[in-house]
Amino acid sequence: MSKVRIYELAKKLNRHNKEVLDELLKLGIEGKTHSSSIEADVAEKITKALTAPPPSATDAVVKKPVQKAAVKAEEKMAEPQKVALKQKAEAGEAYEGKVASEAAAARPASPKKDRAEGLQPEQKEAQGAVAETAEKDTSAGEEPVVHALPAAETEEDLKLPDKFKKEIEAEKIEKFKAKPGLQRAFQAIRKIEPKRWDIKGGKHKGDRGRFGQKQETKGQILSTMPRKKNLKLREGTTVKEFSELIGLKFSDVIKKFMELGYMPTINQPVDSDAALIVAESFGIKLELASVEEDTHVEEIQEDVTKLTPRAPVVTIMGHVDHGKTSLLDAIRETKVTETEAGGITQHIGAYKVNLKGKDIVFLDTPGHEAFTSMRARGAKVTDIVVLVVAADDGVMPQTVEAINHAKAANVPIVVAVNKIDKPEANPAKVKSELSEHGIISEEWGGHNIFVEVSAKKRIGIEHVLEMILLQAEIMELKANPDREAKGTVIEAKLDKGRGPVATLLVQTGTLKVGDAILSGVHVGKVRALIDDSGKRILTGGPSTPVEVIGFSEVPAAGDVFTVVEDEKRARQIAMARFQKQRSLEIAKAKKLTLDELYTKIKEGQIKELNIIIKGDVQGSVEALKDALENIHHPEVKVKVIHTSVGGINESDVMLATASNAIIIGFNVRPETKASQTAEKEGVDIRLYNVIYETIEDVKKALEGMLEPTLKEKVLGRAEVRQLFPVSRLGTIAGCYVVDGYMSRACDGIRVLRDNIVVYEGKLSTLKRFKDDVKEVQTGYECGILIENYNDLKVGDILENYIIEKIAAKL
Ligand SMILES: Nc1nc2c(ncn2[C@@H]2O[C@H](COP(=O)(O)OP(=O)(O)OP(=O)(O)O)[C@@H](O)[C@H]2O)c(=O)[nH]1
Repeated sequence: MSKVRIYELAKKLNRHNKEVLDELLKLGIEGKTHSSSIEADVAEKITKALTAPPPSATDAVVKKPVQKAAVKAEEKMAEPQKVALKQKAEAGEAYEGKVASEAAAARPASPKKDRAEGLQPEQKEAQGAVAETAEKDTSAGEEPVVHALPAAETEEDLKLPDKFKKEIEAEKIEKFKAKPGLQRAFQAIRKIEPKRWDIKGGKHKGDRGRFGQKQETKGQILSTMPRKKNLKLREGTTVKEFSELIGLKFSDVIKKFMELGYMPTINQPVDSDAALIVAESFGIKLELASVEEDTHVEEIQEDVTKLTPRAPVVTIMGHVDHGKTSLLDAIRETKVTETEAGGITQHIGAYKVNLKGKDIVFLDTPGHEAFTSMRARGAKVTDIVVLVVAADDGVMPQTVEAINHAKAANVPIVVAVNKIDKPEANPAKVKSELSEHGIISEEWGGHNIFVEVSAKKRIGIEHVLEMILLQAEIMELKANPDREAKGTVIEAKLDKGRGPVATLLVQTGTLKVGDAILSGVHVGKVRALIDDSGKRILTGGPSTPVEVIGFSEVPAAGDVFTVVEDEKRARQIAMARFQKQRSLEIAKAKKLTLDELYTKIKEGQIKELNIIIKGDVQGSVEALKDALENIHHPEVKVKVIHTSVGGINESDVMLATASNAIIIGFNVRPETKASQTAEKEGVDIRLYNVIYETIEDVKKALEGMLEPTLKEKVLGRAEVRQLFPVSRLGTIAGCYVVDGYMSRACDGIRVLRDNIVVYEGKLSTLKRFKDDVKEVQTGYECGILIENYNDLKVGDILENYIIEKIAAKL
């Protein structure tokens, strides 16, 4: 006996799948879906149940299948009915009683007749006939559905029943609705004066029609031929342009959007996902234009004949308290206030000073963190680094960090030996200490200019400026002022009165009031330009820091800005970038990892393996550095760009991001914030406690032999707040879980003091009050006992972890 699919039966009975499924449940048949098959006898029972007359039966409830079945069962009917039905069939097309499509074709003409002829009194009999017909159909081995389906149904519809289509549609709609980020972006973009956006392919009015749709009034739906080329939707297309693109009336399109719960205005950029759904619902195939096409800002070929000298841009770096801010202030006071009328200096993130007709730009945020975080965003702003070293203190850890950060960026260093007014000042010692780090004064045959200053006593300030200009002269810094401006966002904020305000450093070209501007995903039109002395200006040439009013939203510091032909194009690119950014966030652009090193070498992407080493003691750091730099590879140079003693901090991670480096931690751990940043930026941090293993891993990675089989996963960290020595057990640490959770089932626990590993072992006991527990979450206190270790101190961090097995890649 052949089977019947539920959705087919439902269709035959002109009922919803759910109604059939409900009937099945009543029969005690569970676990079926609309696509399941049922036996013909069950189908028969359901047909009976679903075609039973409702209590208040009127002609209106006579269902089509009943009518059809009644037609088939004509011989069983009373004579007058037979006649009536025959007439009905003849009114349609030749009736043979078997071909379902014909029966269905006849159907549209029949309902009124059926009703008029009072089928109702005979319904019971007709039902009997239905049952019999169904049985006949199935016993003859014919697919009952073929008989039941209306002629209009196509093969495709059979493959994908409405229910499925609806589900797919619903899924898409849900996905679209769950996009608050995008909606926000629209709102932001809507704030800017909406204009009609020009789009490629937007002028297809008239040649884009809906398949099979009848012609409408002029210029609307025209084509009924299948389209050969797919339509391309560019980011930033407005709803109006979209309706033109797909050749439909704006009102029809907007109605569809509203069904999605999305209410765009006529000139609002359309959301691409929503547009795809809407186009599809009209049977139109739409493609998104490639992101590359959309996000690209045409690079202007620099005309070398137009290049003119430009002012150098300087960042001041150095160890804490060595006098960075004092030096910046001293320079500003002596060189800015005296030249500006009124003497009010604006703090806009950068300022310009002038010495004997030549300008120098100073970035107002000293320190290598700001420098490297800008660089990590892809900005190359600084031309020269002034390294401040206090003559009474000498080279300190952050001095070394600053040197390494400047070196990694290939930026020349001018050394300002500060605090020479102090009696204990020892500039010679500074010189020799710096030489150990490759910063050698010209007098000693090196390339670095040294200047002795006192920021406090204003000694040597002009000399520093002269030396910066000298360094700049060697570098021959040039730019073309005669082109559209391009540069970097130095600072940006939301000002209560003025809206988004950004300090931009123009690096090439000239920025003018009225220019359409684009930075990242933010657009604007320059409404006002203000210089570092608070004066309104109309233009800003190369190496000029300017405050710009006119951005629609606050751009991000470190992002590049570009002037584009008009706001329309700016918005278009911004929109496309927004989409790209989203997909990148999903794919997460990874930095270099040891695991992928070999593949990247083979692809020719890597010529240098940059490494940052952090260790617990100087000795092991040095030993590792030497050993790693002694690894020779035919295609790759191993370069240690920074080493220091101590835990891995955020600055290390930023340096790794900016220099595409990996970080090696030897007996040290990353700070929580550093771990988070590394995770976000995709920086590979490798932690070791055996030098040999570290070197082996790097060697194996270079040879493509590294097989990552085990990976440690930190579960959480707890801070030791109190110690309870218990005579028989040892020292129980009263802890507070600060991050993640502590687990009894961890594979190991380590004791960290200032991010340096002082002990690594096994967790013996985990308690909440008096009870042994399996886990303790963040924000709770607990008692921890470490196996064979009692030398804990208040303030120590206990880190518990598990070792995860990872399938070998090679
Ligand atoms: N005697 C003397 N003291 C100075 C000199 N320059 C700075 N100082 C003092 O050194 C201290 C630190 O100076 P800052 O300019 O704040 O140092 P900094 O490098 O900017 O410090 P951070 O911003 O904390 O990294 C202050 O008390 C200054 O007064 C100098 O040339 N001579």
